[in-house]
Amino acid sequence: MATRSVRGERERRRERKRRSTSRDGKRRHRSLSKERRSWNKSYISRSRERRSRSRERRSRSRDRRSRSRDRRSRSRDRRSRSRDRRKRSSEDSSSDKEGSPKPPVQSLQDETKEEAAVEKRQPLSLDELIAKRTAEQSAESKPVFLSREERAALALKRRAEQVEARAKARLELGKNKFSSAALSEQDHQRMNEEEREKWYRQREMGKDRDREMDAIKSRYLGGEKKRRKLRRLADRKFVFDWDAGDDTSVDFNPLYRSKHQALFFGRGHIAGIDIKAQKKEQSKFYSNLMGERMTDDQKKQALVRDESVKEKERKTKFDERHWSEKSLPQMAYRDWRIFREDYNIATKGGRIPYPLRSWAEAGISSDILEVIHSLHYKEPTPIQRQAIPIGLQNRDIIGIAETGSGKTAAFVIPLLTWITSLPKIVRESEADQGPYAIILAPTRELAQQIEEETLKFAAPLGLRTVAVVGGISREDQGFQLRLGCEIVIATPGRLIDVLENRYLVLAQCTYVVLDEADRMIDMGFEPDVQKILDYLPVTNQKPDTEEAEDPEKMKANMESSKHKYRQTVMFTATMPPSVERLARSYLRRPAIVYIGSAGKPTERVEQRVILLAEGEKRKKLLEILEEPEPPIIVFVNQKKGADVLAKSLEKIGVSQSVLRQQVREIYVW
Ligand SMILES: Nc1ncnc2c1ncn2[C@@H]1O[C@H](COP(=O)(O)OP(=O)(O)OP(=O)(O)O)[C@@H](O)[C@H]1O
Repeated sequence: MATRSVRGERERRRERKRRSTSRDGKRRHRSLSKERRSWNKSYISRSRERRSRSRERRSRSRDRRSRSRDRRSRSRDRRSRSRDRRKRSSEDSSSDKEGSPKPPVQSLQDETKEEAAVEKRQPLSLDELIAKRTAEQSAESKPVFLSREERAALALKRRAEQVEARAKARLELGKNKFSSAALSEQDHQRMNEEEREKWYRQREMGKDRDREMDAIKSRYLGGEKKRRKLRRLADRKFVFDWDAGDDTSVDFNPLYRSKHQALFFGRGHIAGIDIKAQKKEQSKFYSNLMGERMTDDQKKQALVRDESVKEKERKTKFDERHWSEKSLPQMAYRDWRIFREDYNIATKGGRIPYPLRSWAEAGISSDILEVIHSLHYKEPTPIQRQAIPIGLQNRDIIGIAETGSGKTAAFVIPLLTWITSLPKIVRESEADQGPYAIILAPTRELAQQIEEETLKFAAPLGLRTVAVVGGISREDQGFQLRLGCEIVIATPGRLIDVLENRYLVLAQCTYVVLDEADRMIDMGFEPDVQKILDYLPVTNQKPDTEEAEDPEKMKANMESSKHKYRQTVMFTATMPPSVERLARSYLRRPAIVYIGSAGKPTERVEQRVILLAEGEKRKKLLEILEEPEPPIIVFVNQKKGADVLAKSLEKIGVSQSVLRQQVREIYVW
């Protein structure tokens, strides 16, 4: 019964399989045409998979068979054991007669069951096996249809395998590359950007760590300091110099005793011997050689050539001789430049005439020249050299020069030249019209000094000067002015007073001098000066055009009549903006003459700079104070500082007085 049921079951399974195979076949057949193309592509891989699957199946059936074999052997064992048991029980029943022998019903039943199972698990017949094999082969040969899900799963599996393989390879590469010191070019190419960056970062970190370690070691363990290698002369392999006295040997060989002087042809020189001496030697050698080779004609030609060269040199030397060796017409532009440099004269503003080389070349009247000679003024001073020719052209001048440089003569000489050119009768008849010139000075002392200097020139020429300054009675001055004068020298305050009281008129004044203009403005005379200038007639003002710069036109105007253009001359030691402003408003196209340079300290003052610490200053000052003769002026930069210094000097017995101004403090001893 059991055998039948087993067979029935097997039949049913086979039937089911056949049916499912035929169904699959049909389905496969239907979809074959549709997916043939895609299958073709993956055909080889799938057939490979199929083959591997069949291989697996075969191995599984092999396993199954071996297991059934085992089972059979085990059942055989069991049967033999049950037989043994039965034998032993029969032996027991025969020996024990009291107990009735009971057949082992249970064991028998088991045996029959096992036999049925063995019968049931009998191997397939050869025909069946062949049929199964052919069915399997035919199934394998046909393309297998895979659903979309299956294909996706397969693709995913393949991708996962690929990724895993690549990761494994990268891991291997990473292990190798950090161990190798240098990477090959190929490796670099293979590494992607990220990896390379990571690698560099790690390498840098490694370097930093090494550096840090070195620093720590040197800090705490006293690392080795790299010493600069000094090159000592003693280290040299060969030292060539020795004392000649040390050499006691005698050269018997005449070759060494009378040594031959090596002579190199071309540019070769012997090291260690003065190159100039060598060159001299060489040129001598060559010239001798050439001289020996030259013919008589060549020698004559060479002589002529030498002579012409020497002549040229003589001519250039003559042309370039110093200006003092030249006459006026021989003076070239270059000479005038050198001349101005020699006297530290700088000029600005239009066509400025050449400076005076001597009084004789000044072009002034013989009367004035006589006066100059009588005063023993041998040479003009730099400001006179440049300002007099400009003044003689009737041009306005700004002169920047230090005190005591002879400014008075610089503006008086052109003025006297013009006044003396006017007829004496005219001068006397028009005396009530006022002076021809006014000279303004900031202080009474200065005005008197100028008067003194002017009188030196004016008195011999029969010209009258009057000083209008404070400290003298106004009436006396008025009386003198009424008598008539050509030149008035005044301080601004008193001149305004005299003008306002009608003691003086400026109807024919055409020459204005502002001496020490910077000081005048410093002392607050700017409004007074402007007021005085407003008293001057406007009719004789120069045009503010190019004409005022034109020397020819200005000179012609000066020589034409007594109603010449007004000429304004301003002298100053410095050129602050206030002076510039004044000059702009009252001067027309002035010629500017700098003697030295504006703002530069006077050459008669010696300046010394001593750099000291704050605490050493006082000690040094006391040392300095001992040297020069009093009075001494000490400038400090703060009022408070002046008081402190005054007290400390008083303590050590230095008599002093303190003068304080708004800006600076002055100590006078
Ligand atoms: N060419 C000269 N040769 C020799 N001495 C001269 C010459 N010119 C001027 N002096 C003399 O130099 C002195 C100073 O001259 P002057 O008073 O003209 O200078 P200054 O520049 O006007 O000085 P300050 O600014 O103090 O008025 C005078 O005694 C004068 O006689």
